[in-house]
Amino acid sequence: MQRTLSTGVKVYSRIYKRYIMASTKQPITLVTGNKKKLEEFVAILGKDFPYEVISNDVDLPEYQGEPDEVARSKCELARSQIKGPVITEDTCLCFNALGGMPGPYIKWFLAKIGPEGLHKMLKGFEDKTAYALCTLAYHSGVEGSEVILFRGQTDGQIVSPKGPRDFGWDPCFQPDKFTQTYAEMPKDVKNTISHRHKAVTALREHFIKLAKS
Ligand SMILES: O=P(O)(O)OP(=O)(O)OP(=O)(O)OC[C@H]1O[C@@H](n2cnc3c(O)ncnc32)[C@H](O)[C@@H]1O
Ligand SMILES: [Mg+2]
Repeated sequence: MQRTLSTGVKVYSRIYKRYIMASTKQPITLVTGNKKKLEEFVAILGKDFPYEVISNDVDLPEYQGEPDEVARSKCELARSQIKGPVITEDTCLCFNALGGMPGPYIKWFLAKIGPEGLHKMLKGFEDKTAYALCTLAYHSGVEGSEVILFRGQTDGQIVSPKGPRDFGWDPCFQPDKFTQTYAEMPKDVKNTISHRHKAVTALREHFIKLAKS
């Protein structure tokens, strides 16, 4: 009897806690100006995420610095604009032969020289390896709380561009163990091996644990 009661109370309190959280918690705003990132984020996150996520396409400045610093600054700024819980995303493409460059500056390199130019940049180097790094940054919106980072990295190499041109440097990045570039592979394959998949999975696990605690 005692046992049934305590289990019942525990279950009840868990349901009650979830109800309280569900009824008072604010949605988390994913702030990005990039529709393709948003599409992938939503597809990877899935429908069973325990918190409501909405998106806002505020165009945030492109910061300079190491990937973690860039991710933190971007998230702090998003929080100050949204005034609530936010997630931001920063993506780097890092060439090993160049000590990790272009890294967080990939957006400008891509805009100026395109995927062909990125491939040509490594012409004089034997080492064509590179990694794609996604850093998701979360801030609860509460003054004084810290930004939490979730990272995902996929290793690969820079190849002559192949495949559709609808998302950034996808045509010139070929992940290890694949003969297709990100651009050539079906979306659902990219979304199970990508840098973004790994970062979103880390974020998902954090929030699922939080909702259960
Ligand atoms: O508003 P935000 O989220 O900052 O969106 P953004 O497009 O400015 O994105 P970043 O600052 O992170 O810059 C990353 C660059 O890499 C590109 N990119 C991001 N994720 C990619 C992916 O999975 N595949 C190919 N290109 C990607 C993106 O289009 C940018 O040119
Ligand atoms: Mg940006």
